[in-house]
Amino acid sequence: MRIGTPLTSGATRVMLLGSGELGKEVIIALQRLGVEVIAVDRYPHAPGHQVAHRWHAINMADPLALRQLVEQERPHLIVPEIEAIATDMLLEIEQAGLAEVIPTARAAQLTMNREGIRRLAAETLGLPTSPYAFADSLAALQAAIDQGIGYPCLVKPVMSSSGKGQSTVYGPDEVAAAWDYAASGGRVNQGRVIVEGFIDFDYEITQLTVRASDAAGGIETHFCEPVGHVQVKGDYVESWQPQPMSQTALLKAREIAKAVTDNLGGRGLFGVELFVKGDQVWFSEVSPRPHDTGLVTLCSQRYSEFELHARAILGLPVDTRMQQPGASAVIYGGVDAAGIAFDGVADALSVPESDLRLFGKPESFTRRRMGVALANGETIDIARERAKLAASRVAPVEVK
Ligand SMILES: Nc1ncnc2c1ncn2[C@@H]1O[C@H](COP(=O)(O)OP(=O)(O)OP(=O)(O)O)[C@@H](O)[C@H]1O
Ligand SMILES: NCC(=O)N[C@@H]1O[C@H](COP(=O)([O-])[O-])[C@@H](O)[C@H]1O
Ligand SMILES: [Mg+2]
Repeated sequence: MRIGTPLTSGATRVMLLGSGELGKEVIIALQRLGVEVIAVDRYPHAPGHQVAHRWHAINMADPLALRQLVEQERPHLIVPEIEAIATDMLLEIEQAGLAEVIPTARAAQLTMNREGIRRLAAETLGLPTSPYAFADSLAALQAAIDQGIGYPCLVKPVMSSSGKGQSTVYGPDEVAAAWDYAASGGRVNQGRVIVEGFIDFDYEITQLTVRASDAAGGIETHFCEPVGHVQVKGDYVESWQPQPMSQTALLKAREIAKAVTDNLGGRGLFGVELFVKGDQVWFSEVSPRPHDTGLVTLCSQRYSEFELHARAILGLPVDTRMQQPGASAVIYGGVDAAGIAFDGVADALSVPESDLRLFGKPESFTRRRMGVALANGETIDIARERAKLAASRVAPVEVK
Protein backbone atom coordinates (compact mmCIF):
# COMPACT_ATOMS: atom_id res chain seq x y z
CA MET A 1 0.00 0.00 0.00
CA ARG A 2 1.14 3.52 -0.82
CA ILE A 3 1.35 5.69 2.32
CA GLY A 4 0.59 9.40 2.09
CA THR A 5 1.51 12.32 4.32
CA PRO A 6 -0.64 12.65 7.45
CA LEU A 7 -2.95 15.66 7.57
CA THR A 8 -2.85 16.18 3.80
CA SER A 9 -5.43 15.09 1.25
CA GLY A 10 -3.24 12.10 0.34
CA ALA A 11 -3.02 10.78 3.91
CA THR A 12 -3.53 7.11 4.69
CA ARG A 13 -6.20 7.28 7.38
CA VAL A 14 -6.84 4.55 9.94
CA MET A 15 -9.62 4.67 12.54
CA LEU A 16 -9.29 2.64 15.75
CA LEU A 17 -12.60 1.62 17.33
CA GLY A 18 -11.47 1.21 20.91
CA SER A 19 -8.34 2.99 22.09
CA GLY A 20 -7.23 1.25 25.27
CA GLU A 21 -3.74 -0.02 26.05
CA LEU A 22 -3.68 -2.37 23.05
CA GLY A 23 -4.91 0.25 20.60
CA LYS A 24 -2.40 2.75 21.96
CA GLU A 25 0.48 0.49 20.89
CA VAL A 26 -1.09 -0.14 17.46
CA ILE A 27 -1.47 3.62 17.02
CA ILE A 28 2.17 4.25 17.94
CA ALA A 29 3.22 1.62 15.37
CA LEU A 30 1.00 3.25 12.70
CA GLN A 31 2.27 6.72 13.56
CA ARG A 32 5.83 5.51 13.01
CA LEU A 33 4.85 4.38 9.52
CA GLY A 34 3.44 7.82 8.72
CA VAL A 35 -0.24 6.92 8.96
CA GLU A 36 -2.89 9.43 10.00
CA VAL A 37 -4.71 7.93 12.99
CA ILE A 38 -8.15 8.69 14.38
CA ALA A 39 -8.71 7.15 17.83
CA VAL A 40 -12.23 6.42 19.05
CA ASP A 41 -13.36 5.19 22.46
CA ARG A 42 -16.33 5.49 24.79
CA TYR A 43 -14.69 8.04 27.09
CA PRO A 44 -12.31 11.01 26.60
CA HIS A 45 -8.55 10.75 27.09
CA ALA A 46 -8.43 6.99 26.59
CA PRO A 47 -4.82 5.72 26.24
CA GLY A 48 -4.93 5.73 22.42
CA HIS A 49 -6.55 9.17 22.29
CA GLN A 50 -3.35 10.53 23.76
CA VAL A 51 -1.14 9.45 20.84
CA ALA A 52 -3.46 9.88 17.81
CA HIS A 53 -3.88 12.75 15.33
CA ARG A 54 -7.51 13.18 16.34
CA TRP A 55 -9.80 11.55 18.87
CA HIS A 56 -13.50 11.09 19.46
CA ALA A 57 -15.57 9.78 22.37
CA ILE A 58 -18.80 8.15 21.14
CA ASN A 59 -20.96 5.15 21.94
CA MET A 60 -19.46 2.68 19.47
CA ALA A 61 -22.42 0.32 19.95
CA ASP A 62 -24.69 3.02 18.47
CA PRO A 63 -24.88 2.30 14.71
CA LEU A 64 -25.89 5.82 13.69
CA ALA A 65 -23.20 7.51 15.75
CA LEU A 66 -20.66 5.13 14.24
CA ARG A 67 -21.82 5.72 10.66
CA GLN A 68 -21.80 9.47 11.12
CA LEU A 69 -18.25 9.47 12.45
CA VAL A 70 -17.01 7.25 9.61
CA GLU A 71 -18.63 9.58 7.06
CA GLN A 72 -17.05 12.57 8.76
CA GLU A 73 -13.53 11.10 9.04
CA ARG A 74 -13.46 8.95 5.87
CA PRO A 75 -10.87 6.42 7.11
CA HIS A 76 -9.40 3.96 4.61
CA LEU A 77 -9.19 1.28 7.28
CA ILE A 78 -11.34 0.68 10.36
CA VAL A 79 -9.58 -1.31 13.10
CA PRO A 80 -11.84 -2.71 15.83
CA GLU A 81 -9.96 -2.84 19.14
CA ILE A 82 -12.80 -4.08 21.40
CA GLU A 83 -15.73 -6.44 20.86
CA ALA A 84 -18.67 -4.21 21.81
CA ILE A 85 -19.19 -2.34 18.54
CA ALA A 86 -22.24 -1.98 16.27
CA THR A 87 -20.93 -4.73 14.01
CA ASP A 88 -24.06 -4.73 11.79
CA MET A 89 -23.08 -1.20 10.85
CA LEU A 90 -19.51 -2.33 10.19
CA LEU A 91 -20.94 -4.81 7.68
CA GLU A 92 -22.96 -2.02 6.03
CA ILE A 93 -19.93 0.25 5.91
CA GLU A 94 -17.84 -2.51 4.36
CA GLN A 95 -20.54 -3.42 1.84
CA ALA A 96 -21.02 0.23 0.85
CA GLY A 97 -17.27 0.41 0.18
CA LEU A 98 -16.95 3.30 2.66
CA ALA A 99 -13.95 1.73 4.38
CA GLU A 100 -12.18 -1.61 4.78
CA VAL A 101 -12.85 -3.28 8.14
CA ILE A 102 -9.92 -5.18 9.73
CA PRO A 103 -9.70 -8.10 9.38
CA THR A 104 -13.28 -8.26 8.01
CA ALA A 105 -16.66 -7.02 9.29
CA ARG A 106 -17.79 -10.65 9.48
CA ALA A 107 -14.87 -11.53 11.77
CA ALA A 108 -15.73 -8.61 14.05
CA GLN A 109 -19.34 -9.73 14.12
CA LEU A 110 -18.63 -13.40 14.79
CA THR A 111 -16.15 -12.73 17.60
CA MET A 112 -18.14 -10.03 19.35
CA ASN A 113 -20.55 -12.68 20.55
CA ARG A 114 -19.25 -15.90 22.12
CA GLU A 115 -22.07 -17.79 20.42
CA GLY A 116 -20.96 -16.81 16.91
CA ILE A 117 -17.35 -17.85 17.25
CA ARG A 118 -18.06 -20.96 19.37
CA ARG A 119 -20.58 -22.35 16.90
CA LEU A 120 -18.25 -21.59 14.00
CA ALA A 121 -15.29 -23.33 15.68
CA ALA A 122 -17.09 -26.35 17.10
CA GLU A 123 -20.01 -26.92 14.72
CA THR A 124 -18.79 -25.59 11.35
CA LEU A 125 -15.07 -26.28 11.61
CA GLY A 126 -15.33 -29.32 13.91
CA LEU A 127 -12.54 -28.11 16.22
CA PRO A 128 -12.21 -29.50 19.76
CA THR A 129 -13.71 -27.14 22.39
CA SER A 130 -15.09 -27.50 25.90
CA PRO A 131 -18.68 -28.81 26.03
CA TYR A 132 -21.01 -25.79 25.95
CA ALA A 133 -24.61 -24.60 25.90
CA PHE A 134 -26.37 -21.23 25.77
CA ALA A 135 -29.08 -20.06 28.16
CA ASP A 136 -31.47 -17.10 28.34
CA SER A 137 -32.72 -17.64 31.88
CA LEU A 138 -31.62 -19.06 35.19
CA ALA A 139 -33.91 -22.06 34.64
CA ALA A 140 -32.40 -22.75 31.22
CA LEU A 141 -28.90 -22.42 32.66
CA GLN A 142 -29.68 -24.91 35.42
CA ALA A 143 -31.21 -27.30 32.88
CA ALA A 144 -28.13 -27.11 30.62
CA ILE A 145 -25.86 -27.94 33.55
CA ASP A 146 -28.11 -30.80 34.70
CA GLN A 147 -28.48 -32.22 31.20
CA GLY A 148 -24.79 -32.67 30.49
CA ILE A 149 -22.41 -29.79 31.14
CA GLY A 150 -22.07 -30.78 34.82
CA TYR A 151 -19.79 -29.29 37.50
CA PRO A 152 -17.45 -27.53 37.63
CA CYS A 153 -18.45 -25.25 34.77
CA LEU A 154 -17.93 -21.66 33.68
CA VAL A 155 -20.73 -19.17 33.14
CA LYS A 156 -19.97 -16.13 30.96
CA PRO A 157 -22.08 -13.39 29.37
CA VAL A 158 -22.15 -13.97 25.60
CA MET A 159 -20.76 -10.48 25.20
CA SER A 160 -17.94 -9.62 27.57
CA SER A 161 -14.18 -9.67 27.77
CA SER A 162 -11.33 -9.61 30.30
CA GLY A 163 -13.33 -12.00 32.51
CA LYS A 164 -16.13 -9.50 33.15
CA GLY A 165 -19.24 -11.28 34.44
CA GLN A 166 -17.49 -14.68 34.36
CA SER A 167 -17.62 -17.20 37.20
CA THR A 168 -16.71 -20.80 37.86
CA VAL A 169 -19.55 -22.82 39.35
CA TYR A 170 -18.73 -25.81 41.56
CA GLY A 171 -22.21 -26.88 42.62
CA PRO A 172 -25.98 -26.22 42.36
CA ASP A 173 -26.02 -23.60 45.14
CA GLU A 174 -23.72 -21.33 43.07
CA VAL A 175 -25.73 -21.25 39.84
CA ALA A 176 -28.05 -18.34 40.71
CA ALA A 177 -25.16 -16.11 41.78
CA ALA A 178 -23.32 -16.91 38.52
CA TRP A 179 -26.43 -16.02 36.50
CA ASP A 180 -26.82 -12.68 38.32
CA TYR A 181 -23.14 -11.86 38.00
CA ALA A 182 -23.18 -12.61 34.25
CA ALA A 183 -26.27 -10.44 33.76
CA SER A 184 -24.54 -7.50 35.46
CA GLY A 185 -21.05 -8.01 34.02
CA GLY A 186 -21.56 -8.13 30.25
CA ARG A 187 -20.31 -5.09 28.37
CA VAL A 188 -23.53 -5.07 26.41
CA ASN A 189 -26.15 -6.82 28.52
CA GLN A 190 -27.85 -9.41 26.37
CA GLY A 191 -29.35 -11.52 29.16
CA ARG A 192 -27.77 -14.55 27.51
CA VAL A 193 -24.91 -16.68 28.79
CA ILE A 194 -22.66 -19.47 27.62
CA VAL A 195 -22.01 -22.27 30.08
CA GLU A 196 -18.87 -24.28 29.42
CA GLY A 197 -17.59 -27.51 30.90
CA PHE A 198 -14.36 -26.95 32.84
CA ILE A 199 -11.22 -28.04 30.98
CA ASP A 200 -8.55 -29.25 33.39
CA PHE A 201 -5.65 -28.05 31.25
CA ASP A 202 -1.92 -28.25 32.06
CA TYR A 203 -1.39 -24.76 30.64
CA GLU A 204 -3.02 -22.30 28.26
CA ILE A 205 -1.52 -20.34 25.39
CA THR A 206 -2.23 -17.60 22.94
CA GLN A 207 -1.13 -18.55 19.45
CA LEU A 208 -0.54 -15.16 17.82
CA THR A 209 -1.24 -15.67 14.13
CA VAL A 210 -0.72 -13.15 11.35
CA ARG A 211 -2.44 -13.08 7.97
CA ALA A 212 -0.30 -10.82 5.81
CA SER A 213 0.08 -10.11 2.10
CA ASP A 214 2.72 -12.14 0.31
CA ALA A 215 4.86 -11.10 -2.64
CA ALA A 216 2.48 -12.79 -5.12
CA GLY A 217 -0.50 -10.74 -3.96
CA GLY A 218 -2.03 -13.53 -1.89
CA ILE A 219 -2.25 -14.00 1.87
CA GLU A 220 0.29 -15.94 3.89
CA THR A 221 -0.18 -17.12 7.50
CA HIS A 222 2.67 -16.55 9.97
CA PHE A 223 2.91 -17.84 13.54
CA CYS A 224 4.62 -16.30 16.56
CA GLU A 225 6.19 -18.46 19.26
CA PRO A 226 3.45 -19.55 21.69
CA VAL A 227 2.64 -17.16 24.54
CA GLY A 228 1.91 -18.84 27.90
CA HIS A 229 -0.21 -17.04 30.49
CA VAL A 230 -1.88 -17.13 33.88
CA GLN A 231 -5.42 -15.84 34.32
CA VAL A 232 -7.08 -14.86 37.59
CA LYS A 233 -10.85 -14.37 37.61
CA GLY A 234 -10.83 -14.63 33.82
CA ASP A 235 -8.34 -11.78 33.41
CA TYR A 236 -4.70 -12.18 32.43
CA VAL A 237 -2.16 -11.33 35.12
CA GLU A 238 1.07 -12.73 33.67
CA SER A 239 2.30 -13.87 30.27
CA TRP A 240 5.58 -15.11 28.80
CA GLN A 241 7.12 -16.18 25.52
CA PRO A 242 8.02 -18.87 24.54
CA GLN A 243 5.75 -21.41 26.24
CA PRO A 244 7.49 -24.82 25.98
CA MET A 245 5.20 -27.33 24.22
CA SER A 246 5.42 -30.83 22.82
CA GLN A 247 5.87 -30.88 19.05
CA THR A 248 2.50 -32.63 18.69
CA ALA A 249 0.67 -30.01 20.78
CA LEU A 250 2.37 -27.16 18.91
CA LEU A 251 1.38 -28.59 15.53
CA LYS A 252 -2.21 -29.09 16.68
CA ALA A 253 -2.34 -25.55 18.10
CA ARG A 254 -1.20 -24.14 14.77
CA GLU A 255 -3.59 -26.31 12.78
CA ILE A 256 -6.48 -24.99 14.87
CA ALA A 257 -5.23 -21.41 14.61
CA LYS A 258 -4.92 -21.75 10.82
CA ALA A 259 -8.41 -23.23 10.45
CA VAL A 260 -10.03 -20.44 12.47
CA THR A 261 -8.11 -17.55 10.97
CA ASP A 262 -8.53 -18.87 7.40
CA ASN A 263 -12.26 -18.87 7.97
CA LEU A 264 -12.32 -15.36 9.47
CA GLY A 265 -10.16 -14.08 6.61
CA GLY A 266 -8.80 -10.61 5.92
CA ARG A 267 -5.41 -9.21 6.97
CA GLY A 268 -4.10 -8.65 10.46
CA LEU A 269 -2.94 -10.33 13.66
CA PHE A 270 -5.18 -12.69 15.63
CA GLY A 271 -4.82 -14.07 19.18
CA VAL A 272 -6.00 -17.68 19.19
CA GLU A 273 -6.61 -18.86 22.78
CA LEU A 274 -6.01 -22.56 23.37
CA PHE A 275 -5.99 -24.96 26.33
CA VAL A 276 -3.34 -27.71 26.38
CA LYS A 277 -3.16 -30.97 28.32
CA GLY A 278 -0.35 -33.28 27.26
CA ASP A 279 -0.74 -33.56 23.51
CA GLN A 280 -4.42 -32.54 23.58
CA VAL A 281 -5.40 -29.03 22.46
CA TRP A 282 -8.78 -27.28 22.76
CA PHE A 283 -9.86 -24.08 21.04
CA SER A 284 -11.22 -21.50 23.51
CA GLU A 285 -11.72 -18.23 21.63
CA VAL A 286 -10.00 -15.82 19.24
CA SER A 287 -9.42 -12.08 19.08
CA PRO A 288 -9.22 -10.78 15.49
CA ARG A 289 -6.74 -8.18 16.80
CA PRO A 290 -3.75 -7.96 19.17
CA HIS A 291 -4.27 -9.83 22.43
CA ASP A 292 -3.62 -8.58 25.96
CA THR A 293 -1.37 -11.57 26.76
CA GLY A 294 0.67 -10.58 23.67
CA LEU A 295 1.87 -7.41 25.44
CA VAL A 296 4.93 -9.55 26.22
CA THR A 297 5.95 -9.30 22.55
CA LEU A 298 6.87 -5.64 23.21
CA CYS A 299 10.07 -7.04 24.73
CA SER A 300 10.43 -10.56 23.29
CA GLN A 301 10.01 -10.20 19.51
CA ARG A 302 11.80 -8.23 16.82
CA TYR A 303 8.39 -6.76 15.92
CA SER A 304 5.71 -6.66 18.62
CA GLU A 305 2.21 -7.98 17.95
CA PHE A 306 1.16 -4.34 17.56
CA GLU A 307 3.78 -3.62 14.90
CA LEU A 308 2.84 -6.87 13.16
CA HIS A 309 -0.83 -5.84 13.14
CA ALA A 310 0.06 -2.40 11.77
CA ARG A 311 2.18 -3.91 9.01
CA ALA A 312 -0.28 -6.64 8.10
CA ILE A 313 -3.29 -4.32 7.83
CA LEU A 314 -1.31 -1.98 5.59
CA GLY A 315 -0.40 -4.89 3.30
CA LEU A 316 3.27 -4.78 4.33
CA PRO A 317 5.59 -7.75 4.97
CA VAL A 318 5.85 -9.20 8.48
CA ASP A 319 8.53 -11.03 10.46
CA THR A 320 7.31 -12.93 13.52
CA ARG A 321 10.74 -13.82 14.89
CA MET A 322 11.20 -14.04 18.66
CA GLN A 323 14.45 -12.49 19.84
CA GLN A 324 14.72 -13.39 23.51
CA PRO A 325 12.56 -14.93 26.23
CA GLY A 326 10.33 -12.34 27.84
CA ALA A 327 7.51 -11.91 30.32
CA SER A 328 4.81 -9.42 31.27
CA ALA A 329 3.08 -8.81 34.60
CA VAL A 330 -0.05 -6.70 35.00
CA ILE A 331 -0.27 -3.60 37.22
CA TYR A 332 -3.80 -3.15 38.55
CA GLY A 333 -5.16 0.16 39.81
CA GLY A 334 -5.60 -1.04 43.37
CA VAL A 335 -7.63 2.11 44.14
CA ASP A 336 -10.86 3.65 42.86
CA ALA A 337 -9.87 7.20 41.94
CA ALA A 338 -9.38 9.58 39.02
CA GLY A 339 -6.00 11.02 38.07
CA ILE A 340 -3.89 8.66 40.16
CA ALA A 341 -0.08 8.68 40.37
CA PHE A 342 2.48 5.88 40.33
CA ASP A 343 5.16 5.62 42.98
CA GLY A 344 8.09 3.25 42.82
CA VAL A 345 8.75 3.61 39.09
CA ALA A 346 12.50 4.06 39.56
CA ASP A 347 12.67 0.99 41.80
CA ALA A 348 10.71 -1.00 39.25
CA LEU A 349 12.98 0.03 36.40
CA SER A 350 16.07 -0.87 38.41
CA VAL A 351 15.13 -4.53 37.91
CA PRO A 352 17.56 -5.83 35.23
CA GLU A 353 16.24 -5.87 31.64
CA SER A 354 12.86 -4.49 32.70
CA ASP A 355 10.53 -1.95 31.15
CA LEU A 356 7.11 -0.47 31.89
CA ARG A 357 4.03 0.69 30.09
CA LEU A 358 1.79 3.00 32.12
CA PHE A 359 -1.32 3.33 30.01
CA GLY A 360 -2.47 6.78 31.21
CA LYS A 361 -6.10 5.78 31.85
CA PRO A 362 -7.82 8.82 33.37
CA GLU A 363 -9.61 6.80 36.04
CA SER A 364 -8.42 3.89 38.15
CA PHE A 365 -10.49 1.04 39.56
CA THR A 366 -9.22 -1.60 41.95
CA ARG A 367 -9.22 -4.27 39.23
CA ARG A 368 -8.61 -2.05 36.22
CA ARG A 369 -5.42 -2.80 34.31
CA MET A 370 -3.44 0.45 34.49
CA GLY A 371 -0.01 -0.69 33.34
CA VAL A 372 2.23 -3.63 32.65
CA ALA A 373 5.80 -4.54 33.54
CA LEU A 374 7.96 -6.26 30.91
CA ALA A 375 11.25 -8.09 31.37
CA ASN A 376 13.71 -10.27 29.54
CA GLY A 377 15.98 -12.98 30.87
CA GLU A 378 17.96 -15.99 29.71
CA THR A 379 15.06 -18.24 30.65
CA ILE A 380 11.33 -17.65 30.95
CA ASP A 381 11.60 -18.29 34.69
CA ILE A 382 14.08 -15.44 35.11
CA ALA A 383 12.03 -13.16 32.84
CA ARG A 384 8.83 -13.95 34.80
CA GLU A 385 10.46 -13.28 38.17
CA ARG A 386 11.81 -9.96 36.91
CA ALA A 387 8.49 -8.85 35.39
CA LYS A 388 6.60 -9.74 38.59
CA LEU A 389 9.18 -7.97 40.74
CA ALA A 390 9.06 -4.82 38.60
CA ALA A 391 5.23 -4.83 38.62
CA SER A 392 5.14 -5.28 42.40
CA ARG A 393 7.33 -2.21 42.88
CA VAL A 394 4.91 0.11 41.08
CA ALA A 395 2.45 1.56 43.58
CA PRO A 396 -0.63 3.33 42.23
CA VAL A 397 -1.64 6.06 44.69
CA GLU A 398 -4.52 8.45 44.98
CA VAL A 399 -3.62 12.11 44.44
CA LYS A 400 -5.31 14.18 47.13
N1 LIG B 1 -14.02 -23.95 29.72
C1 LIG B 1 -13.01 -23.54 30.46
N2 LIG B 1 -12.29 -24.39 31.22
C2 LIG B 1 -11.27 -23.98 32.01
N3 LIG B 1 -10.90 -22.68 32.11
C3 LIG B 1 -11.56 -21.78 31.39
C4 LIG B 1 -12.66 -22.13 30.51
N4 LIG B 1 -13.12 -21.02 29.94
C5 LIG B 1 -12.37 -20.00 30.42
N5 LIG B 1 -11.43 -20.44 31.29
C6 LIG B 1 -10.42 -19.60 31.98
O1 LIG B 1 -10.88 -18.27 32.02
C7 LIG B 1 -10.06 -17.43 31.21
C8 LIG B 1 -10.88 -16.35 30.55
O2 LIG B 1 -11.88 -16.95 29.72
P1 LIG B 1 -12.28 -16.26 28.33
O3 LIG B 1 -11.07 -16.10 27.50
O4 LIG B 1 -13.40 -17.01 27.75
O5 LIG B 1 -12.78 -14.85 28.90
P2 LIG B 1 -12.73 -13.41 28.27
O6 LIG B 1 -13.61 -12.59 29.14
O7 LIG B 1 -13.03 -13.50 26.83
O8 LIG B 1 -11.27 -12.96 28.48
P3 LIG B 1 -10.33 -12.09 27.46
O9 LIG B 1 -11.18 -11.04 26.85
O10 LIG B 1 -9.30 -11.54 28.40
O11 LIG B 1 -9.76 -13.07 26.50
C9 LIG B 1 -9.38 -18.38 30.25
O12 LIG B 1 -8.19 -17.82 29.73
C10 LIG B 1 -9.14 -19.59 31.16
O13 LIG B 1 -8.06 -19.35 32.05
N1 LIG C 1 -9.04 -8.68 27.02
C1 LIG C 1 -9.36 -7.56 26.21
C2 LIG C 1 -8.43 -6.39 26.52
O1 LIG C 1 -7.46 -6.51 27.25
N2 LIG C 1 -8.73 -5.22 25.95
C3 LIG C 1 -8.01 -4.00 26.20
O2 LIG C 1 -8.54 -3.36 27.35
C4 LIG C 1 -9.10 -2.10 26.97
C5 LIG C 1 -10.27 -1.73 27.84
O3 LIG C 1 -9.80 -1.47 29.11
P1 LIG C 1 -10.74 -0.88 30.26
O4 LIG C 1 -11.79 -1.92 30.52
O5 LIG C 1 -9.80 -0.66 31.42
O6 LIG C 1 -11.33 0.41 29.71
C6 LIG C 1 -9.43 -2.23 25.52
O7 LIG C 1 -9.57 -0.99 24.88
C7 LIG C 1 -8.23 -3.04 25.04
O8 LIG C 1 -7.09 -2.23 24.86
MG1 LIG D 1 -10.00 -14.97 26.57
